[in-house]
Amino acid sequence: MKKKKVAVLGGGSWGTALATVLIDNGHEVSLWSRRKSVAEEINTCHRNESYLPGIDLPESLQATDSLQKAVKEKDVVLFVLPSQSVRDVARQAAPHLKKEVIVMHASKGFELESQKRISEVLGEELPDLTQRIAVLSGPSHAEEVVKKSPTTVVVASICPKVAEELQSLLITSAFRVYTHPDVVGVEVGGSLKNIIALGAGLSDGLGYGDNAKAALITRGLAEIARLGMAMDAQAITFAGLSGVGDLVVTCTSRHSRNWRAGNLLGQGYSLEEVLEKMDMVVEGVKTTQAAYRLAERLGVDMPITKELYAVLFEGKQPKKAVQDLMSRGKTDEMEEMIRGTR
Ligand SMILES: NC(=O)C1=CN([C@@H]2O[C@H](COP(=O)(O)OP(=O)(O)OC[C@H]3O[C@@H](n4cnc5c(N)ncnc54)[C@H](OP(=O)(O)O)[C@@H]3O)[C@@H](O)[C@H]2O)C=CC1
Ligand SMILES: O=C(CO)COP(=O)(O)O
Repeated sequence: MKKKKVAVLGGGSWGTALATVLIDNGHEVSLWSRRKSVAEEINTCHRNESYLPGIDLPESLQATDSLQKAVKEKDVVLFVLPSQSVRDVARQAAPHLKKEVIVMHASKGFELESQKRISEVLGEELPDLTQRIAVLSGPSHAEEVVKKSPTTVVVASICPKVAEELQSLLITSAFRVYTHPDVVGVEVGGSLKNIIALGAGLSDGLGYGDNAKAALITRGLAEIARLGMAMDAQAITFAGLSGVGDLVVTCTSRHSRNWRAGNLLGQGYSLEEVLEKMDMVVEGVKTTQAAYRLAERLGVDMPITKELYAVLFEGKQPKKAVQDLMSRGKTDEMEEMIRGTR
């Protein structure tokens, strides 16, 4: 593929890891970090010790703390930021973007206030580019991607050509990219799996076993799909990389910040103490709030999300939450399918 000029907005673990994938493909990359010290460390020491400690970065990776400079004349701009910051950064970047730029995001969450998906947020801030927006998601811990450990992801866009262009831009022999037509399903799966990963960490922290975790993963997937379908996602998407794939990796990997946060909660730390200890974003906390509100608005049953919400924000004891989940009314596992409802 013709080499492109790409901006990666977000100098955290995932932005830095995706920048290394682009460099491997020979693209010219400008990585934007709002912190000058991080940009300087990348340019001079070829390290990002705050987010990927001990990892040598390619010398050709250039970083800047100037958003305008980062996006200027770029063919592709990747937003790799915590969900709550995307709108603000998109608004600041908008006047400096090339007219025919392709925009992709890799955030896994919803905007809390509006409960909007991140591609919707980008569409509102960049209204001339709605046909040129995509999302990347799937089971992909940054710590493994920078080590070139085999990884598979999906890129979804309403415009197939945009997804194909991004696939070609990012695909390497260690980073396999599939295209996907279901933007809603990919965004919903990638966001809601973080709620279940918090639950899986909490279950492990309480000392429950593998049976409990398998139950959370499987019943978690059921409620993710229920909300997703109420938002017009395709059911089959949740059986793919951005659904069950990401759910499994996040619920079982010690790299996961959401699993680690849940684990600390299970050990008895308060939410405030946990967030104080985590030096990276834990998207699942705000996503639990957003999904709780969405489920109420759309009339969707999400028992695990509801109990986690009570633990995080209403002071409910985690063991009581598990007890209440286990003693719900009797039901059929395939109830929705049997009744033919969502
Ligand atoms: N890490 C991973 O393995 C993966 C992460 N993701 C998703 O990617 C997104 C980014 O996560 P990740 O890189 O891991 O997060 P990190 O916590 O590692 O880094 C967050 C980055 O965003 C910056 N940032 C935070 N708030 C703002 C803001 N208001 N304006 C500008 N920059 C800001 C931080 O800057 P500063 O240092 O100054 O605070 C930092 O550079 C999340 O939605 C996550 O779920 C998806 C797949 C894999
Ligand atoms: O989304 C991820 C892996 O696919 C990263 O998950 P965490 O944010 O929990 O680390």
